[in-house]
Amino acid sequence: MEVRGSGRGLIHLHVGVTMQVPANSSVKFSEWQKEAFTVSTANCLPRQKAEAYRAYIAKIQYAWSKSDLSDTSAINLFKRDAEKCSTIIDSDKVETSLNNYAESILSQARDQQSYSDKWQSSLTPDNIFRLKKVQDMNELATNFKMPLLYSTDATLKLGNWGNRFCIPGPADLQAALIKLPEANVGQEANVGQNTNLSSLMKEKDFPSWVPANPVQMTKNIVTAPLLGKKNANVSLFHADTVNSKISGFSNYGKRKESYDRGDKFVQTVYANKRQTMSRHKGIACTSTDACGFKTASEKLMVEQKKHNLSLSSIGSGVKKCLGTAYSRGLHGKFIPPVPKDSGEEYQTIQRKTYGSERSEMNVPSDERLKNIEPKVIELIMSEIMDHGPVLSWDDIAGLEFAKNTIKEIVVWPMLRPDIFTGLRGPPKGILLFGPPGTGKTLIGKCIACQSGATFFSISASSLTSKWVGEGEKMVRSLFTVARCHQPAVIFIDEIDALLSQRGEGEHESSRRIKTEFFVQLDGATTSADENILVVGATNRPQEIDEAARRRLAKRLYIPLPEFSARKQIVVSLMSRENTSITDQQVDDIVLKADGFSGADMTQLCREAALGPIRSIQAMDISTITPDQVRPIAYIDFQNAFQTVRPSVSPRDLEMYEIWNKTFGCGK
Ligand SMILES: Nc1ncnc2c1ncn2[C@@H]1O[C@H](COP(=O)(O)OP(=O)(O)OP(=O)(O)O)[C@@H](O)[C@H]1O
Repeated sequence: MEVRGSGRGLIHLHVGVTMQVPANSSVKFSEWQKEAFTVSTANCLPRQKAEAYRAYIAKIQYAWSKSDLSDTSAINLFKRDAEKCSTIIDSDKVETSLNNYAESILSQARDQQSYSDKWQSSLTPDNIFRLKKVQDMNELATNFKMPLLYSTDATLKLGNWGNRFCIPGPADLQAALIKLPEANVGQEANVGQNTNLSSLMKEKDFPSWVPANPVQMTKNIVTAPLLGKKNANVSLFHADTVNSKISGFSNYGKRKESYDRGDKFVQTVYANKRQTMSRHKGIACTSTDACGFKTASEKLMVEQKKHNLSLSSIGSGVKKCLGTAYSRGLHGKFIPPVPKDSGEEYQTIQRKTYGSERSEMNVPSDERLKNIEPKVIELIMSEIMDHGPVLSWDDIAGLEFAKNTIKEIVVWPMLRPDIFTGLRGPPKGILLFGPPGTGKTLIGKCIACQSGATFFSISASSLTSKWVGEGEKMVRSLFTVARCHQPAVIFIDEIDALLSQRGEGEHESSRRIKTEFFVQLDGATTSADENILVVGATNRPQEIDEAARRRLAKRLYIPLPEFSARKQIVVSLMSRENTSITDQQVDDIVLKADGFSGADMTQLCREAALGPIRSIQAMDISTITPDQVRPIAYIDFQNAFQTVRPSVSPRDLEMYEIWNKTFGCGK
């Protein structure tokens, strides 16, 4: 399949989408990997560069959707160009970037060329709904009984969505891209470049774009701009209108039912695609509002947790509400994340969160979920299921042995279960052990990303303390939800809290949770159909009992980073900063940081990055411009070494080495 640029800098894909790329471009999708995309900086304005990257990203996504690109290649290409694009869009350097490229969703309504301040439309949120066509449409929607979506009425969107960059594709349809007959608001009513909706409606596309619960779409206005069209018309719909159109679509129920009960293989494949799609978005979209659909109840839960529990955070490197919020270290005393006596408070929050909202919850459609309380499912989906950004193996410095072993025994089998059968079948459980802050969580996430699996991340200590009396149920529910989202990776941090050696003092509830965990894990092990991997992580491997050791068959030591890995962390972090540090100085820093963990290295760089700020007089802080802040220098690292010290003691290291020799699977 070939895409050619026309002289005017527009290219036309066969789906009828028009997008801008540099003139005279000619790209064979099958040669993606070989192609290096460069945008000339000499005569190129920031907006032109941004447009070029946007177009390029659109092509990547398109190629991926047509399977011309592998997931990994698409992710890498996408990541590279999305980062470049967002640098241009977000940075406030006037000469090289756009600063606030699309300040709000209204900028789309005002102007296709949202980077321009000059053109101002008279459309506003107030007057748009007074337009007759919009009113007619709303009325139509209110009385809506019949399908109003026709095959030529959908437009794939390229470009900005909200104030963040989004890739186009079937998934975007759920948010904004419904175009109804005669519904154009604007002077140019003729839209000749519409995507054929019927092709999107094929069963295989259905799951990726139909929102789980369309009537809960919360955007007030949706827009369907056609990029690349000269006097492009802009269609504005009230979200409710669009929702009712979608939910009223005659085949909706049938299709949904078919999806819900349909062929397992199809479900799995498209669950993966959808996962990957959302991860693609995750790279470029920091605003979940703009990029990912969330039900009202999901939003509510997230808000509640933000305000009440103050433990939740989503994103790379930061653990989630139910994940570990701190590290205990080898000999540290166990501290529950939420004191037991605050259980009542938690129950209250739960009641507040779920009580009156229950009717709005998504009703579980999978038979297997029927016996699980909706609130537990919602909680698992929003708090334990991880929607963080894509990670590649290169994001994890060093640890070559662990990474290669994991690729071989876990990732490949998950990608090709047809080849890795019988003795080659993947283990159902692996254990990552080693000092804190060495990348165990990163590896867990990366396994999920690279194998196209759904990632569930939970801290074992939250099962035993936070879910007082409910841990057992949570374990069961977690595995059940994971079964509905296969392939799945369940990452259990601090797994020692769950699988510690049975002793006299063992609490009855802990015993029950552990038993349930074994039952579930054994179930996953004996069922050949199940593609679920449990990844346990611990800083205290010596506390894990033999029954657990047997089940977590592959036990991999994740040691402190060596020189090259520490250097990679510093170089990677400094590459995003303004710095004057030379290669030789980097080597000196890395040498001096012998014994630092990956997390310590990150902390060292953060501390050094504060050096230039500290050298500014306090009174100047309010007036100084960012470009007046001096680059991070070697002296800043020297100062940082005075406050940042290794977090792992030699005694602890010795213990890990011994345990690795005794029980580990390393060489
Ligand atoms: N190998 C690594 N490469 C890159 N960054 C790393 C590496 N190891 C640690 N880091 C940095 O340290 C942070 C913490 O890493 P991570 O949470 O994966 O450690 P962990 O081993 O799971 O720690 P803990 O045992 O305390 O849960 C990461 O977000 C990252 O910034």
